[in-house]
Amino acid sequence: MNTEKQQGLFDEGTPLPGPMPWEEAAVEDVLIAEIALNKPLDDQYSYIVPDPLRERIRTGGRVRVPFGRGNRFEYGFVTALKTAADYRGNGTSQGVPKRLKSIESLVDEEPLIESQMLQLTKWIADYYLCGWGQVLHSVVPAGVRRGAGTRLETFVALTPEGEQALATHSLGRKQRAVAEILKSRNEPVLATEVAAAADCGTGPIRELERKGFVERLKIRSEVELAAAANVDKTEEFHPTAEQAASLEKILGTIQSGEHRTILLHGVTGSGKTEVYIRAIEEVVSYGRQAIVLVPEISLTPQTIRRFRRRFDSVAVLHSHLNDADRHAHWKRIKSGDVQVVVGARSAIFAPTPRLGLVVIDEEHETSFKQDTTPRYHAREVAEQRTRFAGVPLVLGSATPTLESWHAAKTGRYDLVSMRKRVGNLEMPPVTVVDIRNDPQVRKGQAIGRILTSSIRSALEEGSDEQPGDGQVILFLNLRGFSPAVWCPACGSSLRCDDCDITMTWHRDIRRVLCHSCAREADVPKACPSCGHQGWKFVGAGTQKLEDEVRAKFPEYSLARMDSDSMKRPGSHDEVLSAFRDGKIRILLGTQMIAKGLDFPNVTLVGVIDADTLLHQPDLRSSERTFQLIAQVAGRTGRSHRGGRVLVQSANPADPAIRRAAEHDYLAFSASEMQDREVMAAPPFRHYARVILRGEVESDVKRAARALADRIRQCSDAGGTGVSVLGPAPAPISKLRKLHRFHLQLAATESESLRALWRRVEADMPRTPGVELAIDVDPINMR
Ligand SMILES: Nc1ncnc2c1ncn2[C@@H]1O[C@H](COP(=O)(O)OP(=O)(O)OP(=O)(O)O)[C@@H](O)[C@H]1O
Ligand SMILES: [Zn+2]
Repeated sequence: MNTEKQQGLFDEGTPLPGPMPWEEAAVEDVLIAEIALNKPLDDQYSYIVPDPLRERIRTGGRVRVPFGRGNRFEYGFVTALKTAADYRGNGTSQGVPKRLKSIESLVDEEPLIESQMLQLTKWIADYYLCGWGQVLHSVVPAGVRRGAGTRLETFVALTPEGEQALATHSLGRKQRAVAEILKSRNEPVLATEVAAAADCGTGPIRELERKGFVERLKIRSEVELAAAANVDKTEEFHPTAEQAASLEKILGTIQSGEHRTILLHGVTGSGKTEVYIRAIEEVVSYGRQAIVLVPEISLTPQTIRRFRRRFDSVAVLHSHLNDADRHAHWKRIKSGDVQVVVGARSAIFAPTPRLGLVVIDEEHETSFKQDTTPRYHAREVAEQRTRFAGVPLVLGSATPTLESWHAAKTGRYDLVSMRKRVGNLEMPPVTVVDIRNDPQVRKGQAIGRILTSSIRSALEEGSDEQPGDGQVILFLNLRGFSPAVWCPACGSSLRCDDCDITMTWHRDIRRVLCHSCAREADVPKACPSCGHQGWKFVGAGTQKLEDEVRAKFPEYSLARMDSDSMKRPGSHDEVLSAFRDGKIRILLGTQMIAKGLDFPNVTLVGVIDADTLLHQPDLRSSERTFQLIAQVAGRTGRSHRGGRVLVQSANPADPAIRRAAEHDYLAFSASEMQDREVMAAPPFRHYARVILRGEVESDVKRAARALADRIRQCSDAGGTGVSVLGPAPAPISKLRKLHRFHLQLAATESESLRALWRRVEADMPRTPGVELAIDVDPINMR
């Protein structure tokens, strides 16, 4: 961390002499800007606003400032504008700004960040213990920061001296023509436009500029945005009784004009989306905007079409947008021209001018937490944003996180439930199949005997009208061909040179791949540990599963969906629409196919291995197992054709698996909640995880110990009630060549963690070559 500081506003410690009377006026007149730089520091830096910028500078806009001893130029956001008077009377000093540097130039004519967003980003910086500037930097998309898709153009304007000169000086004919045009327009005009209007070259303009009669401005010009596609606006349902009840609750909150968070717990297929849409229709009718957050992978044409059908103006923010499109969307949203913003995590920062509602669909998804600084959770940010705006937040899920469930149980959230599927459809029966003694599995196959015959019958038996058009979804949470390359002589597996991770065999590229750092390598002829020749490829990933399914069901069309097969933008949509049209009969894949899909002909879902998440060293492994099985199971039985689910497991008695099979979220959450309480785990305790990493293992270890000592010291001294766990090597002890140690802070009150950390930070022990990251409310323990 950088501790370099610009000369502060006040020389702490040394009392300053009061200003001389003749200095007073000048000091009163000084305008000072507080600037947040893109650095992991909480500090604001004060700069003098030079006179020419006084009228144009705005909070929320960016400026270029000299920083540090070398006066390197840095970009920063203006977070506040103050006069010297604002610094007086705070009791700390005389408040005379002194030896401040000046802002070099303005970057934005219009502020990028509105005042409520400024407040929100400050909250994020405080809550997640990172720099305000870092947050500001990350909430504005790169395309917006760079002005992608717009051009920087030269405008000219008449200065006050120029105006005077026009009245009193004798100017050359062409110079006078230019000045007259600028005076009559009374705003900056494109230099080329003035030249054309005055019928001259740029010479006279430059001459006026040299005399100080004209100033030159660089301003970005806009690019036309393509009109939104026209969609047939139909699809109206008569809401079910449960939908109507949920809606009534949400509408009541909207009309109350107050912030509340509403947890909409609705089983898969209960029609949550329809509830969101109607609630949004209400706020749109008041001329307000809504933001809908969905997991990236749900940004399918299917979801988007549903919103486009019901609203005139929908902006979709997905990760494949280029910078120019992103910028265009940003501006359109900012202008108030967009009714609904649908997007992944970062769409929570969409600059809607009159926010009326935020919806987070599938609120349990881990992708709502960012795993780089600022490590925010979109749900918490959304809660603050809607609180500041005084509007409701709706969280929807069939399998809410224990955090949200706890909040609903204790009254912090309101709870509405939808227990039945739309159209009186039954939840599909789920059978857990014990594969420990399955003859096919024992031979190394991924699909056991019972699942094989179930797949066959699902594909063969159809309805009376159309025999044999059933479809099958097979879910396996591991990509690649074999998750381990194992030496039968010494028992070691091939590991990544840079990470503490076994390499996965990818047969398509005929190499092993590290799923953490994406490093590729050839498989050595002989085992590096013992020299034995003859590797065993152990376990099955989706590629191997694909082979097996093709071999067993050669007559049926199949598609594999995982991040390897879906690299090309659009390929995901293509496969889903082929599946919808019945051109694909078997769809197999990873999490990508686990959520949101709504296909009536899917009569069988097979979970190849329910245990992949179960034995992770993570306190949420049961919760994740439950969620995943319940979500995948939800992909079938979505029409009168019905459907069933087979879950293969070597732990068929595991409570998470059993409860998911019974579709019993209430029982699962009740028992899991008890376990969490006993373990002093979230949601009963708040955690912050500190990760240290560096190239030299002993340095990292030493730094972790020193930091832990310092934390314990501060904690004991402050009587904070924070417990400190560790340090210990992180579960992944090496990642991308860096050794990792972590320690965890736990407390009943989240605020105690922050108070403690701020004390620690004030005098942080530093070890060269060791980086540190802090993750508040971590959900990833690797
Ligand atoms: N009131 C209704 N009448 C008839 N059909 C409806 C009604 N509401 C929703 N549907 C349809 O029911 C299906 C399921 O709805 P939806 O996808 O919103 O469920 P969901 O609760 O979001 O499920 P999941 O959690 O599985 O994503 C959709 O095809 C939707 O068009
Ligand atoms: Zn690696």
